[in-house]
Amino acid sequence: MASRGALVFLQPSRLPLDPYLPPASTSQQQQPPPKPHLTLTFATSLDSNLSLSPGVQTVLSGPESKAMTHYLRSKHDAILIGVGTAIADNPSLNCRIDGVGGYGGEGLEGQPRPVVLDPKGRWEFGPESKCIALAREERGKAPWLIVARECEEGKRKMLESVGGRVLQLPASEQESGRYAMDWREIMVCLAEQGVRSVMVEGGGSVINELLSPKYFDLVGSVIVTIAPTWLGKDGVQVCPDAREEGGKRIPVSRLRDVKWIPLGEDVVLCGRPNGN
Ligand SMILES: NC(=O)C1=CN([C@@H]2O[C@H](COP(=O)(O)OP(=O)(O)OC[C@H]3O[C@@H](n4cnc5c(N)ncnc54)[C@H](OP(=O)(O)O)[C@@H]3O)[C@@H](O)[C@H]2O)C=CC1
Ligand SMILES: Nc1nc(O)c(N)c(N[C@@H]2O[C@H](COP(=O)(O)O)[C@@H](O)[C@H]2O)n1
Repeated sequence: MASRGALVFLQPSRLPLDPYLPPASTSQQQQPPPKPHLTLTFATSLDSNLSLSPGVQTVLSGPESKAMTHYLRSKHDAILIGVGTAIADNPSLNCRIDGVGGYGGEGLEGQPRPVVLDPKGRWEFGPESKCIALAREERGKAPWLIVARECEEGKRKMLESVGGRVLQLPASEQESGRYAMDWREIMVCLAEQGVRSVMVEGGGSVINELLSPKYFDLVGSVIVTIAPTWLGKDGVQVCPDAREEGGKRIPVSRLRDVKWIPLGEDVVLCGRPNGN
């Protein structure tokens, strides 16, 4: 019997996903690879929306694909989200598959490390934030915060008190006032912390950046849950900036080795960027 609150994702459903997961060797090697295996994974509507509007959490995955997402979480060292998602969703960012640590398993075995990309320190977390509370209860790992500026002392202490960490990275200040980090530097930083695989869940800005030609080569695999619903205009859209070559529009990016897996009422699209 599954432990309390745990999700079940059985072996026959796991098998078709396995070729898109980080290589098993990445969790056994002595030396971490120079950059982690990056799996880009999210749930979208038929009109390519992640949520009804910015700042709003929207349930798209059905129970079967939700269990799949948690299986994927169990296979990665870290889960990364942008601060927009942390603020909108107050996410748990742990793995609730039956048998992992905190859900019938030992210690924190199988729990990924939550990582929040928050250059300006906008995320106002506290002891009641789900992922902080879960870390305290030993049902998830404590989050790491990637910042561009010095982190407030109170926030740093709160994170460190549950086993979290603040990582400061260089960023270029844009005219918009945004502090932009280079995704290659983010990946190198995670590798230096011993992270061998990272599952990037969103939100819109993060996904659209990684789908752009500048960064698509960093992506090892893409696993998208497509739910049979339309959310309508003004949602948070997966739609990277358009691309031109010789004055003509061309596709931005494309997957190969594609597999479509029906799961409950959803379908899961797996693929790899060209060349990866
Ligand atoms: N359906 C799904 O699977 C998912 C849905 N969502 C939804 O997505 C929405 C949130 O998406 P969105 O608003 O786009 O926010 P994001 O979660 O994508 O966070 C965006 C912010 O992250 C920071 N950031 C992103 N890229 C960089 C970079 N290269 N360097 C430095 N900082 C960076 C910036 O912070 P700053 O502004 O401080 O500079 C940016 O504004 C929510 O509604 C959430 O519910 C989220 C995840 C999955
Ligand atoms: N796979 C998936 N399906 C959906 O319908 C979603 N809304 C999301 N969102 C992502 O999952 C995070 C919430 O996770 P917890 O259950 O709180 O652990 C959220 O922050 C998004 O990253 N994903």
